[in-house]
Amino acid sequence: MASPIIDFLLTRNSAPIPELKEPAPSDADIATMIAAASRVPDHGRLEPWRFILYRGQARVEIGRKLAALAEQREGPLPENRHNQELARFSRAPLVIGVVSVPKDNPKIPQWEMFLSGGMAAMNLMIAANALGYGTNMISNWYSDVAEGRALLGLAPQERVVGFVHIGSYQGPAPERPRPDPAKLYADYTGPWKA
Ligand SMILES: Cc1cc2nc3c(=O)[nH]c(=O)nc-3n(C[C@H](O)[C@H](O)[C@H](O)COP(=O)(O)O)c2cc1C
Repeated sequence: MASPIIDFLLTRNSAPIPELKEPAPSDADIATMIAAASRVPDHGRLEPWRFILYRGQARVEIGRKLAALAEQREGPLPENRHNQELARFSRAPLVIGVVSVPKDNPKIPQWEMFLSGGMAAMNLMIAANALGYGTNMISNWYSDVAEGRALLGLAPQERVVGFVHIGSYQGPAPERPRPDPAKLYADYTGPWKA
C-alpha cells in the first residue's frame, strides 16, 4: 500500500548544518514540533524531558561563552578553532536542546527516561521535516562537560539528549552509506550461547 509516511521514513536524512538557513520555524511551527516531540513513549508518564530554544542573539552569546570555556580548559585556541566555538550555535537559525530530566522513581530506571528523550528528539526532527525544515542533531564536547551544560541552561542532574539544528533547507541532503536492513534481523533461536 502506498504510504507517504513510509516513503518519508525510508528516505529521511540529516541536512548539513551550514546549509540550514533563515527563515527559522515560526512560533506556531515550534509549538507543533514540541507537541509531536512530547507525544512519545514515556514509561510511567514521567515527562522526563524538556526543550530549550536557542535563537536570535542568545546563540551569539553562547558562542562567546563556549569559546571562553574551551580556552579555560585547553589554553589559548588557534584562530580557526576559536571561530568554530563562536559559531557553534549560530550556524542554524534555530537550535532546540532536547534535555533529559531524570525523575526519582522506585520502579522506572533512568536509562528508560533517557531513551524516551531520544524518542522525543526523533519525533521533533520528523515533525520539523514534515513542516518543510531540514534538521541535524549533534551533541559535541560541551554536552559531556558539566560547565558546558550549565552555560547552556541545564541543571546539574540534567543531560543533553541532543541539540537539534533546524532551518530552511534546499535539499536533497547528501546520502550516506546505510546499513543493509536484511542483515539486522533474524528469528529467535533460543537463549544466547557463547
Ligand atoms: C546522540 C547523537 C549525537 C550526535 N552528535 C554528533 C556530533 O556531536 N557531531 C557530529 O558531527 N555528528 C553527531 N551526530 C551525528 C549526526 O546527527 C549525523 O549528522 C546524523 O547521524 C546523520 O544521520 P541521518 O542522515 O540518518 O539523520 C550525533 C548523532 C546522535 C544520534
